[in-house]
Parts: sequence; structure tokens; C-alpha cells
Amino acid sequence: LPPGPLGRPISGIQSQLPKSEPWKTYAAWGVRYGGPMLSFRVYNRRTFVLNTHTAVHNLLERRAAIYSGRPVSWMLNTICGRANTVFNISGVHPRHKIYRRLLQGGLSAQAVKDYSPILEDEVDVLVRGLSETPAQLEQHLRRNATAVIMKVAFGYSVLGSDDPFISIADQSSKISGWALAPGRWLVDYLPILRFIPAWFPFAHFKRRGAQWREILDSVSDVPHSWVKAQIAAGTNILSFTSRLLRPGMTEEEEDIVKWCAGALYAGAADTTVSAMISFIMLMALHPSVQDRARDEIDSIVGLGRVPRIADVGRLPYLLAVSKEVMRYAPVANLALPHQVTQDDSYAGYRIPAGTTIVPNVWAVLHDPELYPEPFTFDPERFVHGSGSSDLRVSARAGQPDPNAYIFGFGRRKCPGIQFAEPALLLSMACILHAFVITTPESSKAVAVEFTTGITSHIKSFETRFARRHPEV
Ligand code: HEM
Repeated sequence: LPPGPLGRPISGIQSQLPKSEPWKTYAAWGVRYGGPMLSFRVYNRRTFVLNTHTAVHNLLERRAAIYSGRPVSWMLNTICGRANTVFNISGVHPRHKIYRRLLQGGLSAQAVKDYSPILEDEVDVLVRGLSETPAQLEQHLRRNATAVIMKVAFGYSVLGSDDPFISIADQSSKISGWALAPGRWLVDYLPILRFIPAWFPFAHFKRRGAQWREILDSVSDVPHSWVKAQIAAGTNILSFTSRLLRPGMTEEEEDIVKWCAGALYAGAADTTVSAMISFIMLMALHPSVQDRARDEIDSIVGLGRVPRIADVGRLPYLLAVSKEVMRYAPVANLALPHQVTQDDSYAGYRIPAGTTIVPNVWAVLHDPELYPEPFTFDPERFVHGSGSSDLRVSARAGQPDPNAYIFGFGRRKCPGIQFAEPALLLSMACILHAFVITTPESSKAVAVEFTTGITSHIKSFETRFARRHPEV
């Protein structure tokens, strides 16, 4: 097996699992132990961390057929009833392919065009909110992400920031994070414990799981039933769900539509909010980048109107900024864990079937061989040309497009990428068109820190939004 910390005889490295920013610890362990992969054990489960772009590419992309499983979380999948979600379903389950096909069709470039009025209406609400109560930045961004995805997935209009769906959806992503926390639930390592009755003195996890299951079920079932009622009443609007539901569908077919639509919220909400928070913090810290991006937007859009989806393809510098935001502050530093479904070997090491494979996206995106001075925020990495007519985004020799890592790998790669990129660019363009973002802190005094979780972003510090055209 590849090298790594050994830990204790029974629990392995359970007590050494890093509590904050594990990607940094895994990268440091990778250097300490050497080799193309880092290996460790928690109880009876073995994890390999891939810290280099070559290992990530050779295993997760080139051997995607056997590296696209997901490790089973007994707590989340079985106790909380989430085995059939798009995220958790096994890579060899026949539904996996059907899910991917429906999601790729429903989130294609054409679908983005169809949904552009939703994106445009909601970004206007976001800009208005930031102008009125800028201190509530995170609430405005979360409301925006939820409103967009609830309308796209179900045709459901979210009202204010206190819409009940926002808090229940927010709660559900927190629950998934808690249920997935490595080393926290003994049942993940001793699956036989799942048969213990809930009243048993040590079966706290079963009672907790039952409460969580109820909340998680309502997140998937309530909006689905709501669309069906709208269709029956003839009041539905076009959405991912209403496009796919047909009279006479089997229960199985309808269930597939329900889980795919549910995955849209889970996939889009925290990721877009994280990307936008990091963007705003970095713009406050880098006024010259902000000015250059704004000049580009003004030159294409002018001052008499606001940016629309049709404009975002003509903003190469802003695209470079967006790529650099997500390289510097990756949204999902460890992507999501994969599982290898057959015995394999790589670089002289044995990789047993069932091993959890964790791609260290953060380590790859901060590898100085790929991205020189990786801790410097510099959109120029992805820009070619100088004048506005010949400016285009492409990786310079040796600086690969970070999208190859940011959105995951192989047959699990994010199906929302074609939706996420233009949606983010639209929000970024509208915010820079409307405001100058500053911070009262001196840029040098701000220590950039990151949150820890499945998704991560720069920890917010005080920012100000000065309106550029109060009349618009
Ligand atoms: C900044 C935006 C986003 C980022 C950085 C991002 C990143 C990721 C990553 C890293 C994965 C895991 C890939 C893997 O396991 O290798 C993933 C999966 C997924 N994403 Fe995204 N995502 C984003 C936006 C979206 C959006 C907007 C949607 C839907 C509208 C979406 C839907 C999904 C779904 C359904 C999966 C599960 C795929 C599977 O397990 O087969 N994502 N995303």
C-alpha cells in the first residue's frame, strides 16, 4: 500500500483526522511520506489521497470506468435514507447513467438560454438587495442561489430571505455535512450497528438519523408534490421537473425525476454562494483587478443598461477573474470522494477494491509547477493578448484551465458546469457594473482565511458597496 500515517491498531488515524482545512494537512502529509498517493485507515476503511495532478488524471480520468464509485456512508445513505440521491448512488447502479443523462440534458448550454430570464430577474433582485442592505451580503447571495435553482428545478418562486424553503434547504445541506463527517459515526465502520433498535441506550445515532431523515425527505418530496399539484391545476411553469414529468410514468421513472431535481439544489446552492463570497472578498482586496474587469464590462454593456446573459460570452477578462477566484479559493477543495470498484495498481502500489479515493483539488491548484506563485491572486494566468480586440482566455503554457479540477472528475464530474459558469459570470458582471467594492481594512492587514466543509470560501470581512449609478 502507499505510505502514510499508521495511527492506532483499531481506530487507525481517527483521532488525528484534521478538523480544519484537511486539504492542507493531506498535502503536508503527502510531502512528508512521499509517493504519488497518501494512504491511511480509519477503523476498517482505507482512504487514498491523490495530491498530484498526474495521479488524479491517470486514475480518476483515464480509469474513470472503475474509479467513479462513491464510498457508502451508512449514516447518510441508510439511516437517513439518502442512498438513491444523485450524489450517493453507486457508480455501477443502473440509475447512475440515467441520472447523468437527464442532468446533462437539463443543464445543457441550451437549457441555460431557456432559463436566462430566471437568472436575469434574480440577479436584479440580488443587486437591489446589496444596494439596500449590503451588510446582509451572505443572506442576499444565499437567497439568490436558492431562488434561481428552485425556479429552474420546480418553477417555485422563492419570496423573501425568510421563505421557509430557504431555511429547510439550508438545514438539509448542513445535515448532509454532519452525517458525512469522517470518523464521526461508528455505524460507518461497523455497519452491523444499523440493525440496533432506536430505543437502545447507545443508539443515539438512530434517533438522530430518524429526525434528519424526516427533514431530508421533506426537501425532496415537498417541491416534487408541489409541481405535480401545479400541473394538475394547469398552473405550472416550465421547469426541469415539469419538462420531464409525463402522464402514465411508472413510479420508478417518477422517482428518478424527483431525485435529479433534488440534486440541483444540493449541487448548486452552497457551491455558487461560496464562489460568490470568495469573488467579492477578492475584489475588495484587489482594486486594480476589479477596475479592469469593470472597464471591460462598461465597454461591452455601456452605462444605459445592465449586463445580461448574452453579454457574458464577450467578457474574457471577467472569465479569467472567475477562473482565478476558483483556483485561488477552490469551492470544493477535496471535490467529493470517489471509490474504486475493482482491485487495481498504480506506480507499483496496490489499490484494493472499495478504497475511498480523495482528490486533493486544493493541492493540485496550488502546485507551483502548474501555477507559479500559487498563493498570489493573478487572473493574468489565464489571459492572452492585451487589447480588448485580441484578449482571450486560455491557459498559458503550463497553466492548465482550472475547470479541469474545480468541477470534479470522470463519470462524477459536475453536470452543472455549463449552468454554473454563465450564472456566476452574470452575477459577477452585474455586481461590478453596479458597485465599487471596497473594504475599510487595509488590504495588507486582511489575513485571508477559509471556512472548512464540503464547500469552502474565504471568511467574510467587512466590505462596502458604493453605487456607481444611483439612477440605474
Ligand atoms: C461553482 C459552482 C460549482 C462547483 C465548483 C461544483 C463542483 C462540483 C464537484 C467538485 C462535484 C463532485 C465531482 C466528483 O465527485 O468528482 C460536483 C458534483 C455535482 N454537481 Fe456541481 N459544482 C458547481 C455547481 C453546480 C450546479 C450549478 C449544479 C446544478 C444546477 C451542480 C450539480 C451537481 C451534481 C448533481 C453533482 C453530482 C454528480 C454525481 O455524483 O454524479 N453543481 N460539483
